[in-house]
Amino acid sequence: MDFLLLLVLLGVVFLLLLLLAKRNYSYWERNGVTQLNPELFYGDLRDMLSGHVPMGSAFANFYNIFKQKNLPFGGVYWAFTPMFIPVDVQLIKAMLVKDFAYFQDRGSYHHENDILSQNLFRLPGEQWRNLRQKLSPTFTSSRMRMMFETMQEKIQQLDPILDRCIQKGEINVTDVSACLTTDVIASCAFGIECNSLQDPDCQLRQQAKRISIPMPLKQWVENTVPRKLLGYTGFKAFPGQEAFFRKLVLDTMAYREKNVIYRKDFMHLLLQLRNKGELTDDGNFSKNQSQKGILTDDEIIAQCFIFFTAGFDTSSSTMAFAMHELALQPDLQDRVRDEVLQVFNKYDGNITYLGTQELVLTGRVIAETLRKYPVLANIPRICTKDYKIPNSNVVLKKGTQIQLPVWGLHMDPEYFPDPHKFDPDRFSEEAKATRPEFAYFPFGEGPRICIGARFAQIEAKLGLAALLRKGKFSVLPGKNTTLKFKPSMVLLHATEEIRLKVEKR
Ligand code: HEM
Repeated sequence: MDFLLLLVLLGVVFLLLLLLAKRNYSYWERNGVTQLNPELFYGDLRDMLSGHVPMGSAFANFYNIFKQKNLPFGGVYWAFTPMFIPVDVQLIKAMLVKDFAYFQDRGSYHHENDILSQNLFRLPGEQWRNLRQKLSPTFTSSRMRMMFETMQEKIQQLDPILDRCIQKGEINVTDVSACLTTDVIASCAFGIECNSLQDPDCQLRQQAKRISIPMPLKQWVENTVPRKLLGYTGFKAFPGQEAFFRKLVLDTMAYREKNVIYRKDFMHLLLQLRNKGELTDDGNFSKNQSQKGILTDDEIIAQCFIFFTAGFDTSSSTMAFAMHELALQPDLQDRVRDEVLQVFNKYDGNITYLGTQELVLTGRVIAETLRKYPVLANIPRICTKDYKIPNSNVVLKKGTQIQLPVWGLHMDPEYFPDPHKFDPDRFSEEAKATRPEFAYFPFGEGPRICIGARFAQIEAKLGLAALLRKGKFSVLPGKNTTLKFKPSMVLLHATEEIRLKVEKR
């Protein structure tokens, strides 16, 4: 009898849960937003959550479905969580710029007990605004110019590596780019000589490999479980990283202070902000009675960490994807190389900061690479107060999660005809003028745009120039020429390392 009662009770609970789930899966319909056909547990993301497609492809696919139905937006479910997908470029512009106040946060996990989570990418609202105000001056073009030398020193170390690859006849561009960008960002953010180009086993490179950019499932947990509750459980956004980066940053700062070392990098600027509260374009970072610092040690640790994390993987994939495309188009490769040589010759065999601005075609190759392969293929946002969508009766409730489908837009034939074709001329001034704004935003847009975009573009130009100047790259016989991407990853990662044939020019 007791057993029977238990069975009935379990049945009732199961039925109630099923009814709740069914009601949950009608959230968008009830709010006047077109939705797809969600399945229990998976919502609309079975393929992504079961590890079959990359997150970017899943959201590009949603974009295509809503676009084909001529809808300005649509709603999907990430497991049980409703997620809003804007399609119309005017709406995207409103969300990123005009009505930014409603969408300024990404909804990422951050907690006061988790130092590394207190970084610029993750912080919300006022905390983000204050920090961005303090950090933005460290990324201006004059500061990039100051850091250029430091960046260039690292890029020059590519030369002997490339020579060795030429001797072998083969280059693993995935690996070489990853080592290069690790060395550049380690040098510019932490001021340390990492040399993973020479020694791929160096400590920072190994540590970098262990940094887990949140998988979709982890991202969902972070965005869904109440922040305070997660923080209470001791959850860490970047498990196993804090002790290493804390020591690295504190030791570097102490060493510089003790030995009064001036190095042209972010660390120097952050030290100035910590000690003097202002940037002064000189070697001075010592404390003064009348001055007050505006960054704490913990803030510096978290920002150095995010510059490193956001900086090496994104830039290295972009360089590797660009080299893959250039290997497939020898004529284009020759045109880019001609431009590179012209600039090298003009500046006595050395690309200067001004010289990078003359690498126009190289810049377009990078722009086209980021169109075809935007490493952050969709950008998350969260609605921070109820928002009535212009020209509709739909109100997005506070707390609604949003994914801006960057890859979907970048591959939309309306904006980029023949979207699978790699064509840098899409970024000539005339071609750009024919497209609506916000059909292309690999670095995001508006006040929350990538703070490192300028840095990344200069680095990629210098990296490509160093490779193309000496080497001629082509596809290895028998290699697949279409890139495939790892499923279950937030960032675009090719499933196979990109290896190319390389000969001396
Ligand atoms: C090709 C390279 C890169 C790509 C494609 C890229 C892309 C992005 C994107 C799409 C965002 C989100 C923007 C938004 O929400 O509107 C972002 C944010 C950010 N990126 Fe990058 N990024 C790159 C390189 C870098 C580098 C080199 C650094 C640091 C030196 C960096 C640091 C950051 C930071 C700190 C944020 C958060 C900004 C904020 O919330 O205020 N990124 N990036």
